[in-house]
Amino acid sequence: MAETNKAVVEVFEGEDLAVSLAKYVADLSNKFTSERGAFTVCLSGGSMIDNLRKLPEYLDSIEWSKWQVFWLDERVVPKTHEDSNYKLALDGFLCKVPIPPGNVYAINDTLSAEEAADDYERRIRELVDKNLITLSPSSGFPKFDLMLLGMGPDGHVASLFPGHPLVQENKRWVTFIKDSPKPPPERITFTFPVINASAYAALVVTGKKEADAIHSALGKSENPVKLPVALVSPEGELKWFLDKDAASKL
Ligand SMILES: O=C1O[C@H](COP(=O)(O)O)[C@@H](O)[C@H](O)[C@H]1O
Repeated sequence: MAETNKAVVEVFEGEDLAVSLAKYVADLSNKFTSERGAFTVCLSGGSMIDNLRKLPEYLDSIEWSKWQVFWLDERVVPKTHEDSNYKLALDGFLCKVPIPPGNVYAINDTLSAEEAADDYERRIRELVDKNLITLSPSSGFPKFDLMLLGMGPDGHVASLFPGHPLVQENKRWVTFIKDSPKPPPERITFTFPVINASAYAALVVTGKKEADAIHSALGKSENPVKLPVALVSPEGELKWFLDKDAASKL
């Protein structure tokens, strides 16, 4: 296990990554549900959901009714569409655990990308007013308990892509993209100030195709390029869960 500034980097073999990630999430769930009676968790799409496969083994020890589930990013497609991050999470994780449906905040899939981003931000503001989500005292952005982030081979996180102006967005909580380099083109996404206001963030990265971006973010590069993944810097703790392939160039 290695430590950077505020970050812990751990490299796993085989099933150990999924086992360790499940324990990490379960421990944080117990901490937040006992401390404040709620646990606000933000999911990514992609390989993250498969990496959560061991979490349902905590069926009886997690207070699932206290979970409040959000998405770091979502594709602007119907909830039943193969590209929907909601559908991926529902089929791969949410259908296996008893989180009340009213605590699962999917985007409104009847709206345009602009409208869906506005609507998601408005709903989060309502939950701030109800004290279900707190605000970061230092930045004023919503402070979720846990962000579960994946990373694409190009170093994108959520729907914040390298070189795209959205990476710099510093006013909105939720914004939209209509020219995503990875299909589908229309998405909504949390902005970096929201990601970085979080109390805990896990960056879960697996696979050989991700090794260059991981090297760029965590290795000793002579010409460091700041990929979006390298901008993840939560107020709280950041933990990297890497498999051997993703870490192979470190
Ligand atoms: O498009 C997306 O990609 C990233 C990374 O996905 P992965 O399959 O390479 O793990 C994901 O984190 C994001 O939520 C998703 O919309």
